[in-house]
Order: sequence, then structure tokens, then C-alpha cells
Amino acid sequence: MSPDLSAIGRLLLVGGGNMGGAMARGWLDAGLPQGALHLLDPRPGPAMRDLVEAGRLTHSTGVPSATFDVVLLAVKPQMMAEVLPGLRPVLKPGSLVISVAAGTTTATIAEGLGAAAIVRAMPNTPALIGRGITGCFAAPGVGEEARRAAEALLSASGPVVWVATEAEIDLVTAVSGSGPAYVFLLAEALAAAGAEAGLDPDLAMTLARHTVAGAGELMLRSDEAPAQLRRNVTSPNGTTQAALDVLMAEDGLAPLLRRAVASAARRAAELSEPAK
Ligand SMILES: NC(=O)C1=CN([C@@H]2O[C@H](COP(=O)(O)OP(=O)(O)OC[C@H]3O[C@@H](n4cnc5c(N)ncnc54)[C@H](OP(=O)(O)O)[C@@H]3O)[C@@H](O)[C@H]2O)C=CC1
Ligand SMILES: O=C(O)[C@@H]1CCC=N1
Repeated sequence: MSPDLSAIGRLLLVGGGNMGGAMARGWLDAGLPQGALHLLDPRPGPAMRDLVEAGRLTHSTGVPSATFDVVLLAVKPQMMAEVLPGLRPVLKPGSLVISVAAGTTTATIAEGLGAAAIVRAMPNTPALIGRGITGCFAAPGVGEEARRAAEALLSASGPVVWVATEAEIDLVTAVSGSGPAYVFLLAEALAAAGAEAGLDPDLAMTLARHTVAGAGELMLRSDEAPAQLRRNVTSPNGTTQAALDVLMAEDGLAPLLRRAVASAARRAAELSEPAK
């Protein structure tokens, strides 16, 4: 069911790139009222330009001379220090600020903008098709109504989960924010392994894409846990077991992913420091 976005008011999206663009598409598809969304981006990409030309949102290359009920920050973390002070005039008492920037803390955002109700959110790019998941942290001072507004907006991209501490957002980033890239890499590696083993490369890629997508869809729709779904594929002493003996070895996939997630979380923490 689509969230009710009719009461969101005026919404400013700052940065219409991969993530901001995916979220904008989700809001428009979920029925954000005509004229509610304004994009601030000096160089919007083709997808956003098409939406502007279709009259589905307004756009400016500079900070608009209006105030907004919600401001969603989707610029690179390295841009935040430069962008935040210029946004002070678009805020009014009660404005809600949502940031999806990896690493940038609510304290940094509060300092750059002056006082505001700030929610840090970590979506992921399947938001583009309404199949993302977003982890959120509400800074102290964000009231119940603002939380509900944030949840309504973010749930246009898929489920929304709240964490109790800001440090957990860096972990959400490492698992689900960056996670789609790990899954795409799995598809790439599976296709490459199939091609190396002798399959036509295009055929191997078709097999890999459908396998990853089908397994993902089955996992979402099934009541069974991923471990049980894995067992359902694994005939005793069969082919899957032969592959899993490699993937589940001491130096297999689990320790590799542990290291990858730890490395992403460390990078998120680094991004919270100035000039990284
Ligand atoms: N991509 C992802 O999977 C995810 C990204 N994020 C976060 O989302 C944020 C954006 O990432 P992503 O969308 O990938 O990055 P992109 O580079 O694709 O998008 C950023 C956009 O902001 C624009 N921009 C640059 N300067 C300004 C400015 N002063 N004012 C307004 N807009 C500006 C950029 O224009 P130009 O390209 O011309 O510089 C670009 O269109 C990051 O903070 C990232 O951590 C969070 C979750 C997932
Ligand atoms: O790579 C990044 O830093 C961003 C945050 C999560 C996904 N992309």
C-alpha cells in the first residue's frame, strides 16, 4: 500500500543524483501531490530533467527563495559542509530535515543549518522500483509528528526501520545502504565463473541475473529463513553441497563479508570527520 503523502507539504530535494533521483521517483509514483516537490541541483541528470520537463517537479540550480516543510539532503558527504549554511533561508520553524548522506552526523547537520529537527536515513538504490529498505535515526528533538512525516516519505521506497543510536546508522549503511553493490558483484562474479567454465558469456549473465533476482524474490515471499531455503537447494552429497563446501570453508564467504561490512562501517565513520 502506498504511504499517504498528501500532508507532507512543500518538499525540497537537495541533490538529484542516483539516490535522490531514485527517491524522487518513488515519491511521485506514490502520489506526492503535483507541485509539492522542488529539486535543487546545479546539474541534474537526464532522468531528473525528464521529470522536470514533464512538469512533475520544479527545479532550480541555486537555493530557491521559498521555505519548505521538509528538506531532504542527498548530496555527497564531502559536499555537506559547503551546502548546509546556504540552506538556512529555506527552513522555517518546524521544518524537518532528512539526510541520506553516509557518515555525516546529525550534529554536523545541526551546526551547518542552525537548529532543526533532523532525521538521518540510509536508503538503498532498489528504492528506484519501490523495493528498497531504509534505516533511520531521529536526533533528539524530533517529535512524533515529524517522525511520522519522515516515515511516510521514506516508506515510498520500501520498508522503514528505526535504530535507537546514531552509531547504528553506519552499520545499516554497511549492510543495506552499500549492500546492493555486493549483490550485483555476486551476479557479476557468478556470470564470470560460468563463462570461464565454458558457457557463452551472455548466457552466463542471463543465468546469473535471474538466479540472483529469483532467489531474492523467493526469500522475500517465503516464510522460510534463508538458511532453510539454502538447505532446500542442497541435495545430500549433490552439486550444491560441493559448491557450499568451498563457499562455507573457514576462508569462505562469511569471513569475507564480515571484513567487507567492517570496512564499509569504518569508512562511514571516517566520512563523519571533516575533509575526508
Ligand atoms: N548511491 C547510493 O546507493 C546511496 C547513496 N547515499 C547517499 O546519497 C548521497 C548522494 O549519493 P549519490 O546519489 O550516489 O550521488 P550522486 O553524485 O549521484 O548525486 C549527488 C547529486 O548532487 C548534485 N550536487 C552537487 N553539488 C550540489 C549542490 N551544491 N546542491 C545541490 N546538488 C548538488 C550532484 O551534481 P553533480 O553530479 O553535477 O556534482 C548530483 O546530481 C550521498 O551522500 C550518499 O552517501 C545513501 C544511500 C545509498
Ligand atoms: O558508497 C557510498 O558511500 C554510498 C552510501 C551507501 C551506498 N552508497
